[in-house]
Amino acid sequence: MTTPLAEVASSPSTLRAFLHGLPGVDRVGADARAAMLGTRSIKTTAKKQAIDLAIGMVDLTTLEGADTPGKIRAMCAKAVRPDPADASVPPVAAVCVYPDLVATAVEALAGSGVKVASVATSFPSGRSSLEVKVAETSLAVAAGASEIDMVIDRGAFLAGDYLKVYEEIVATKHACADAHLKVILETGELATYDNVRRASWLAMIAGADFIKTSTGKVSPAATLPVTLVMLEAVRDFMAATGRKVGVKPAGGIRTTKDAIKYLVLVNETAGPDWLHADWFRLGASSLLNDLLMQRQKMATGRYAGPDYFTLD
Ligand SMILES: O=C[C@H](O)COP(=O)(O)O
Repeated sequence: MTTPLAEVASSPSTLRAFLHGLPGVDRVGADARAAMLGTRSIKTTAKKQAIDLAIGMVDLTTLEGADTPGKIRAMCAKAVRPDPADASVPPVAAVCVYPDLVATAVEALAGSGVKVASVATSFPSGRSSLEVKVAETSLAVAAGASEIDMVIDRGAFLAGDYLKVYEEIVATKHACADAHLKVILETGELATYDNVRRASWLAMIAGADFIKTSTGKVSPAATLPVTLVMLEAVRDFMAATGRKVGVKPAGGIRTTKDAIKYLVLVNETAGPDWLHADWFRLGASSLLNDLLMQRQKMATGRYAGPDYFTLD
């Protein structure tokens, strides 16, 4: 790196030169490595541990126009005690809701240790002024959110206006105060793995605590190869700066099999230091029930069936 990281965002041209100076991603290689890691089998004892680890990494999410306070309260109860009949099931990491439902979630989760994350910055499109985005973030934090999931301005990114994206992340991070900031890249709109690598570095340089793949509203959402590229980015950023950033694939992750593939990918790419809810999350609306069903199958030898668990 020729320009010190602290200075790369001092002008549009230095930022552009830095991001375009990152090594290109070998697309075929990334796809092949993700596919190879996705076929790794793990032992039965490790699978039980992996299921509990995955449960503890879930950001249990509902981001629907039809969400109600009652639905949020039910989801929070499930977040704290995923299986009411089995106290050995760990709680999830966080719930993720729209900003107007943060206060409801905070009240429902009081004293539980489960965090409240809120999307902000005009999720999912990101199409509003910076003033609106900052105000929305501040209000969500004031209502008690301890994590903010912001979206980047993909239009600005794809137009090459990297400094605008950088400045929005810096301003949102400032509005977060003590809340952690997850920066959603919406990789399904970024077109290339090179762009995913650039957007990952841009977000981390601007102060992201986590980089997140997707809103769940755009297809493709989370994929193994895109997550691989992001895990390489946090690993390399750590080596370059000493600062550790987390990764959150989100959107379309529905099965235990998929969740375990992600855990293998984390272990083999960023390393076991990232295998903790402080550094890796799975954003999902309907993964938890499958994890619970597989967990029960391992304990009893049979499936309880989807009706046994409350709906995600
Ligand atoms: O951040 C999480 C996503 O919005 C959830 O997406 P999903 O409904 O496909 O699991």
